[in-house]
Amino acid sequence: MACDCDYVLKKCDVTEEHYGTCSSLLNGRTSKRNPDGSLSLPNENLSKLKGDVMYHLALDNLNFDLPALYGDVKFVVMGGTKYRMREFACYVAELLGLPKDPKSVNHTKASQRFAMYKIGPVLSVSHGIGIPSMTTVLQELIKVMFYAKAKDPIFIRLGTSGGLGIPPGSVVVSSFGLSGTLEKTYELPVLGVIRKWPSYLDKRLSEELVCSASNFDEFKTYVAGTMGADDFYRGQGRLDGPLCDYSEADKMAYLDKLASLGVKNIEMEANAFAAITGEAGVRASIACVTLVDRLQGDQITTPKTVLKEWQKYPMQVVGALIKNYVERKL
Ligand SMILES: O=P(O)(O)O[C@@H]1C[C@H](O)[C@@H](CO)O1
Ligand SMILES: O=c1cc[nH]c(=O)[nH]1
Repeated sequence: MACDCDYVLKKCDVTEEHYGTCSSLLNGRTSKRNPDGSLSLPNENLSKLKGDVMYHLALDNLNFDLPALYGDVKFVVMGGTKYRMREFACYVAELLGLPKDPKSVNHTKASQRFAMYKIGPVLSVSHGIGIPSMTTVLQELIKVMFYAKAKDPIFIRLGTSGGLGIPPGSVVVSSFGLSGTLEKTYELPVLGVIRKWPSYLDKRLSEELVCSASNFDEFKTYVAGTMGADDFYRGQGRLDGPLCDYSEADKMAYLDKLASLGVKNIEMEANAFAAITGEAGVRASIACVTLVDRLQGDQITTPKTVLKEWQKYPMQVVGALIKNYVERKL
């Protein structure tokens, strides 16, 4: 029977049952959730631990009642800075009619690494710059959701990026993450061997985010690939780092190649975020604003006040999605 997902998606009304059985919507991601929607992680070592410490969040599953603290979480939203994630927490509180001025969750202060705010069913968490920092907190958050038995948790990265051939101040919802070697994978040396995992994002969720974005006309939204670079300067083909050993023509050829592969923005986390959430069976998406058109230049010269306004665009898109889920009790 022909799949009607595209039609259903256009109506923004896909049911959980349909999602769970439709391979075109799963987009190659493995689904490892229990029938009640809680996560079922494939690492058997976890069940042998007497207690599990999520060190960077200053949490563990012996001294904290994780189901009571986090069992109601539906959205884990992550982004580079603690200021952005506090602003997002305040924004969501207002959207959902919850008490304003959310305070950072106390125990994360003990970790002194990442800021975490809880606003009803939403966790807003900072992850720092780059893949190693982001994957550290992402993996600990996945374990927190697992121990908390949170139902069908959705992870979203709310970021900034450099655009490719689109106006600065646009929002890109990522369909896949591309590595620095132009593969749709996340690469990591494990036990001395380079391993690779596919880096696709949840198709249904990206369509839902695009639906949310249609409520706003101050900015354009694109669905496209996102390159997750391991460096801000040479790793993104910039000419303005302290070190550079290629020409402007080399840079432009590289950026053109990226664009020809369907990439519209470059940041420093996408492929790892996609791969880890995919392997853990967690629905996930990435919405980033672009701060510069890299085909026009490398430096981010737009005034800070304007950049701050632009950073609100992906917050509005993700906020509208969350409000829709909360109102529909999904
Ligand atoms: O979420 P953020 O704004 O931190 O994402 C991008 C990618 C890097 O983490 C950082 C580089 O400026 O911005
Ligand atoms: O060009 C940019 C802008 C923001 N973040 C990046 O990683 N690259």
